[in-house]
Order: sequence, then structure tokens, then C-alpha cells
Amino acid sequence: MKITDITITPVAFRDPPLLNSVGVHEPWALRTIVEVHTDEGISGLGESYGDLGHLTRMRTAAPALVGLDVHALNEMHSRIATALGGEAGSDRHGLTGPLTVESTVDRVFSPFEVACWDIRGKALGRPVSDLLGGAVRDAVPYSAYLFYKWAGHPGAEPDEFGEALDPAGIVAQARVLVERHGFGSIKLKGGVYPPEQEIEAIRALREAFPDHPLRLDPNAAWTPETSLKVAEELDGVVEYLEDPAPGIDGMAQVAARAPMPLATNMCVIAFEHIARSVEVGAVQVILSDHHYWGGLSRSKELAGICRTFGIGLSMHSNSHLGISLAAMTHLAASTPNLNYACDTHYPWNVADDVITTPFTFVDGAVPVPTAPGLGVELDRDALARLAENYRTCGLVQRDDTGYMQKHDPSYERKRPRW
Ligand SMILES: O=C([O-])[C@@H](O)[C@@H](O)[C@H](O)[C@@H](O)C(=O)[O-]
Ligand SMILES: [Mg+2]
Repeated sequence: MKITDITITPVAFRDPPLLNSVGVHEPWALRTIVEVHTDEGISGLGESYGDLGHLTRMRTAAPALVGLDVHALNEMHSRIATALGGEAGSDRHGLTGPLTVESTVDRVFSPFEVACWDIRGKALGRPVSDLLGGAVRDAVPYSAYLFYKWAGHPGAEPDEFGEALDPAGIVAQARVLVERHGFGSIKLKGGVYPPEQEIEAIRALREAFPDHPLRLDPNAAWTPETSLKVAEELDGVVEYLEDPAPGIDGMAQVAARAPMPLATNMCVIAFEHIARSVEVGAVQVILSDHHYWGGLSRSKELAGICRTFGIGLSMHSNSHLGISLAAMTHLAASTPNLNYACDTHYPWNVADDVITTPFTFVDGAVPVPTAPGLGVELDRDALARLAENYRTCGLVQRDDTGYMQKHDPSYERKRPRW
């Protein structure tokens, strides 16, 4: 089955003003929808980031894939590497580590690879989780992903989630997400306020939700010394502390004395980081993410490495739509050692999706789709609507810091901040 054509459509959807260690989400989140078409009339779907640099690289790579067999994923990876010509991407929004040539190829490869799994599943009449080794769970648990947030975007009406700028607001937000979706574990995006205040929020969550596993992720906003103080305070309260301090060496300093496991989606974000991290014991949990670990089969390789070294496995998320959620769910369902509830930003998007039947959480989990392929169908009207959003929204890349500075010109990006 040969690839005859590839359609790449950048889209934008409404995003609330969620705060993090580098600023605040803009009113629109950008994504790219990839459709791979074949000579047998079967098409497959992938979803990826929508930032212009990445979009341009996907557009550069796509023509090199026409004529390729949908099973030739190794060849696809090397054609993409050649097409990109050794260029490394950059992470302007600052919430992941520096990209290398190799990890840039993995990012570009991912949506095409996912689309090929979708095609292969459709051709065989089997869900992608079957092709990845078989689902070991019928539904994939996700965590309630809490954010400090403004009531609404400046100059706009408050959104349906309202303000969450203190422990009481965070607990109220958790109640909404847990009641609405049934989540059984909770993650707080930190790095926004001084650590004492975020510790207080975690303690308030513990009181309100005595049995929910809790996590805190300040996106490397703390020095190793501050991280250790927080770790002592939260001993026995969080299941893991995610990216407290910057860099593999900073994390290793914290890990040497912290009582709980440390997790990352910032210092170990490519295969080339793993050896050093293992050597110095920097992290005990890696958040996988097929969007930057190079698609589904490479994410399974990551899972094998984690199993070998006794490293826990969780799953990371950025703002995303339903095609990504489908791929995340198939991957998590078929990865036996993915033992933590996965992250997802999906509940923050209440406005629109590009699939005909948007996902709903059942008891905090997404039932693994059983239809062939990814099990989702593109809603062409919705795709056109979101593509029009992209054309008119005026954004071409995520810039949480720039948006924050529009409202507070004195705001500076600092890492670590405390
Ligand atoms: O959406 C956000 O603001 C998050 O901070 C996201 O960009 C991070 O990549 C992520 O969720 C994380 O776990 O670090
Ligand atoms: Mg994180």
C-alpha cells in the first residue's frame, strides 16, 4: 500500500488563560492535522504541534514520503532526516528542553508514523492497540490536570472554569474536573507562585481528595535547594514531583535526597538523554509523549528502556485535539508498564474538535477505541472551521511569555525563579 498524497492542515482552537512557569496560554492553541492518503483508497490521520517552524518542517518532509509503502516506517524516518537536512528545531515556548537534530526528526516523523498505523489498522480491520501488541487495559486512566488561571482572557468575558489563583480556587477547579470526568488522580501545574503557596494548594487538595494520587509540576522553576525543601514538605503527599529543577544534573542533585520519585518531560526528552540520566540517577519516572519521542513504535522502545532500568513511565500532554487523544490512548493501552494515569489537556477544550465523535471520559478514563485504526473519523466541517480559525487568529507560534508581557510588561522569564 503506497502513499499517494499527504494533506497538512494547521488549525486553531480556543484555549483558556492557563498559567505556567513561562507565562500564560494565549486565546488560541495551534495544532496541525495530517492526512496520509494511499493508492488503496485508505487514509490515515495524525496530529502534531502547530508552530510555524514545525509546520514548515512537516511540509518540507511530506513530499519525500510520496510513493513510500505504509509499512516502511524505518525508511520513512530516514527520508525525513534527509529532507530536513540536519536542521534542529527550537522550543520558543520554553517548556521542553533544547531540541537536537535527531529529536527534531522524531517530532516531524511522529504524525506521519501515527497516520500509517491508522491506515494499517483500517486495512486489517483492527484497532491500533492490537497492532501495538494488544491492549492490556480496556480504558486508559487520565489525571485531572489543574492550572492556576485567570477568570478569562483579558478584555473577554470570564470562561466557564472561572478564576483559580489560590488554594481554594485550585480545589474548586479540581472539584469541577473530578465531578465532570471522574478523574481518579490529580496533577497541579505549578511554577506560577512561590513554592510555599503551591505547597499550600497541594495540601488543600490532599484534604479535599484524601485518596487521589497527587502530582506537582513547576516546570523547572526551582533551584535544587528549593526543590529539596519542597520535597521534604510534600513527603508522603505526592506520588511524584515533576521537573522541580532544571537539567539532568540539577534533577540528580534533588533525586539524591528527595523522598519521592522525580518525573520529567523536560530533561529527558530524547533517546540521547537517557544514558546520562540513568548514570546519575536523575529521574525515576519518564513522561513519554509520542509527539516528540518519534511516534508510537519509538515510544514503545522508550517503554522497554524504562522497564530495563526500573524507571517508571507516565505520559505527557500539551493542548491537543481528539486525534492525539486517540493515539495516546492506543499507546497507553498497549504499554503494560505505563502505570500512572496519563496527562491530558483535553478537558480544557470545551469548544471544538476535528473528529466526528469527541471523546468522553468514563470514570476518569478513555475507553480504548475498538474500531479499526485509531477509531476516529475526521469531521470535515469542523476541520474547515478550525483551519479558518488558524488563518484568522493571528498566531503562528505558541508564545506564553509574550502574551503575559502584553498584560504585565515587567514579567520576565526566569529559570529557576525560586
Ligand atoms: O500547557 C502548559 O502550560 C504545560 O505547561 C505544558 O506546556 C507542558 O509541556 C506540560 O504539560 C508539562 O507537563 O510540562
Ligand atoms: Mg511536565
